[in-house]
Parts: sequence; C-alpha cells; structure tokens
Amino acid sequence: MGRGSEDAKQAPSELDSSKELLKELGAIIRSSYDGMFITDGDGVVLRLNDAYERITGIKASEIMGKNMKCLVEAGYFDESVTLHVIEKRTTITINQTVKKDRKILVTGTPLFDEQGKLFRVVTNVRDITELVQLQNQLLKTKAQTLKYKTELSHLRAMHIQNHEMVTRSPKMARVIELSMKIADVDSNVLITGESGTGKELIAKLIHKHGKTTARPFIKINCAAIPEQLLESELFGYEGGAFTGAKKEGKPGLFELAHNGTLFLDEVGDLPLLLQVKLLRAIQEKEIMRVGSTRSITVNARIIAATHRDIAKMIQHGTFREDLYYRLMVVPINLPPLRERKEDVPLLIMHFIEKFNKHFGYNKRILPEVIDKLVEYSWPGNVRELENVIERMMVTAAGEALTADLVPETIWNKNFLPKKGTKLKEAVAQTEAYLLTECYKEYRSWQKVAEVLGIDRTTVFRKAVRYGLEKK
Ligand SMILES: Nc1ncnc2c1ncn2[C@@H]1O[C@H](COP(=O)(O)OP(=O)(O)OP(=O)(O)O)[C@@H](O)[C@H]1O
Repeated sequence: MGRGSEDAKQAPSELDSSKELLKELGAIIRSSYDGMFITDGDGVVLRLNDAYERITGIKASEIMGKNMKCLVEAGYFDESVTLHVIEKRTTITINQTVKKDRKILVTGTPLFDEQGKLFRVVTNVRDITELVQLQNQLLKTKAQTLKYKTELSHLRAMHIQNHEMVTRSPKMARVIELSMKIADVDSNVLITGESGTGKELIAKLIHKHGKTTARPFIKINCAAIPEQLLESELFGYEGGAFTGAKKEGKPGLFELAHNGTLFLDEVGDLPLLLQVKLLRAIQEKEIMRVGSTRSITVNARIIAATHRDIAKMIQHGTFREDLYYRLMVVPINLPPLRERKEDVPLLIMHFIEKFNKHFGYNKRILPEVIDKLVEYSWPGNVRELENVIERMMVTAAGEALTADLVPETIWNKNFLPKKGTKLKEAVAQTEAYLLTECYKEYRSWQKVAEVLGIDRTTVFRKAVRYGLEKK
C-alpha cells in the first residue's frame, strides 16, 4: 500500500523529465543549421526543421504525413535517401541538386528498436553549394597554374634556344626543359650522348641557371689527361708528394669546385682506381690530397658526361656500378644529330652568323647546299657540322657557300680525290674520309685506331685536324 503511493508520487516526475527531454530534442532539431528530416520505418514523413525548408524550398505542410514513395512519384524528389536506407538498412549518403542549382549532401541513418525493427530514418541535409563552388574554383586555379607553369618552362626553353642552344627538335626541347628543372637542385647528373652532341653545353646550361652560377664551373676531361696525372689533377697533392711536385702543394679540381660544379667530361675513361676515389669523394663529401692523410671537405655538384655505353662497361667490369648510380641521379641523354635533322638548317644558319661575326664576313649559303648537308648522317654531330661550316667559309672565294665547297666525304660515298688534286691534299682528304667512315661504324677512336692499324694518339690528332674531334 505504502509502496503504491510512492510509485504514484514518482510517476509525474518521470513524465516531466521525458517531456523536458522531448522539448530539448525539439529545440535542438529546430535550431540545427543543417536540415533534418525524420520518417518512420515505412518512410512516412514525421518531422522536419526550418533549415530543411530553407535549403530545399519544400514546406513542411506539403509533405508532412506523406510517404516518401508517393513524394518521389509526385516529383518532389528525384531520389530519396530514406527509401535507400529502408531498403539497405544502413547509413547512406548521396549528392543531390535542389532548387535548380543548390548542391546538397544528404545522409540517411536508420534507427532500430530493441527487436531490431527499423522504426525511424533520420536524414541530415547539408547545403554544400559554396563548398562545391570553392572546390571547382580550386580545380580551375590548379589547372591554370599548371598551364602557366608549362608555358613558362616552354618560354624559358625557347629563350635558351634563342640565346644559347640552337634547336627546334622536340627531343632537345625536352632535354632543355629537364635541365632547367634540375638546375636549382644539387643532384648529380649524368649526360650521355655521342661525341659532339652538346653534352658540355648542357652541363654549362645547368650550372648557369642554378643557384651555384656565381660559383666555379670546373671542367676536367678524364680522357685527355694521362692516368698518372689525373689523380693529382682531381684531388691535388701535398708539397713534396712526388718528384716534380710543387713545394707548397696544389689544390685539386675537386677543391676548386667547392660549392660550385665539377664537370667530369668523358667519365667513362676514368681508370678503375680513380673511380673508387671518386665514389668516396661523392659519398663522404671529403677528399684527401695525394701524399696527405688529412681529409678536406668538398661540396661540389657533379655533372658527368660520356659518349660511352656505361651499362656495357659495367658488364665488362670496366666501370663500377655503385659509382654509376651515384652519378646518374638525373640521367640526360642527347640524341645524335641524324635523329634531329630538323636542327641541321638552323645550326647551319647559326654557325654562318657566328663565323661572319668572327671573321668579319658577309657570307651566305645556297639552299641546295643546305639540302645536301641535311642528307648527311653527321657522325661527329654538331661539332662536325660546325667545323664543316667554318672550313667552307674560310675556303670560299666569294660570298656564296656553293656546293663545290662541301667536303668530298659528304658528297660521295665511294670517295676518291678529284683528278689533279695535289698529293698532300689528296692524302689529307683520304685520311679524313677513312676516319669519318670508320668512326661512323665503330663510334670509338680506340676501335678506329685498331681497324686502321695506327695508334690511338695518332688517330686522335688526325681527328682533331680534320675537325672530327675537339681540340
Ligand atoms: N644545340 C646547339 N646549338 C649551338 N651550338 C651547339 C649545339 N650543340 C652543340 N653545339 C656546339 O657544338 C660543339 C660541340 O658541343 P659540346 O662540346 O657541348 O659536345 P659534347 O657532346 O660535350 O662533345 P664530346 O663528347 O666530344 O665532349 C660546341 O662548339 C658547341 O658549342
């Protein structure tokens, strides 16, 4: 009896707190900035807030108590997330467009009772029109930035073509663009390509457009210096390190290139012993002068170049694989001139202008001569072309560079000196012809020397004399 009256006393307060809770919930739903929309388990609309009306433009009075299926059929919605949730019994999010152009993000969540029966679907609606607009704007801006970047690097490349490197070849344009891109970082670069293709020019370009441009650009031709001297040239020596050494010692090129660029030309010709030392210098950023036990810190960007097939040299054990990977962080390959014939006329005009200025001439070339020069395969690449143009210009009697000035080796596959040529000149022409033809086949002066049965230094000297190799 006493207990019954206690229950009766408690009942109104539980009811009160439930009422209080309901009021609170109603206030929360009403005040939500996101739209809220609630149906029962069959999709009958029970409740929606002001934000929902604002976002969708649909009034509560139009849809209250109606089933979502009927509302879709009546054209209020083209798709109903509530119906998807009822079907799939899981939370679902979709994007919708309302009021013609308002983008909304709609998320429906199922609520289950204790028996697992679906009894409510709560839908949250967020107006994301501004967000989508911002996202589109961002995408547009990104695309525009990319376009400007591409245009800028193209313009830079064009500027370089006009001022330093002459080319209209797409392959070379890509090489120049890559060189510009990597100019600012200090990664090592390995430039490969046949002799005379412009490897040194590219190395200078990278240096010139990089952060170290005011710093030294030090070049060493690993093939041109005798092996015994190469080590002291590269790493320097202490006073009295060997007979003939300067008393005060001498810094090596590595030291001189500190904070700048060290250009190792013909790196494929570096003896194995020096490859080890070079690897150590690159890895540890330290060198030791010949005859010294003291380490010196050096910080130089290495740009190496070679016309040799280093991968083959690694197979034959004449080039260290670890050094190769240290050098070719950025590999750049220059195509031979015969693979970019479109550059030949441009280069011809460039060199004619250069030598006209240099010699104070006013010479010009006939179009049919340009055609003939384009046909030729240029085994010595741009350097050979430059030498041929110079030779034609200095030997031309008048102002026109005519067909008879084109060297016989270019005209004629079965070359023979012309009748009446002085013997000395005929010998020179024959030598130049043999060297050119042989080099075209083997692409190595060492091999040419073997095939022609003379020593390497003689071949090299003759190649320089005939403009097939640089001095
Ligand atoms: N695209 C170019 N425009 C103008 N001049 C060029 C171009 N390419 C090469 N040259 C000129 O051709 C000559 C040879 O170029 P460079 O010395 O850079 O070639 P290389 O590949 O380093 O040769 P090697 O392998 O024999 O050392 C140079 O006089 C250079 O100025």
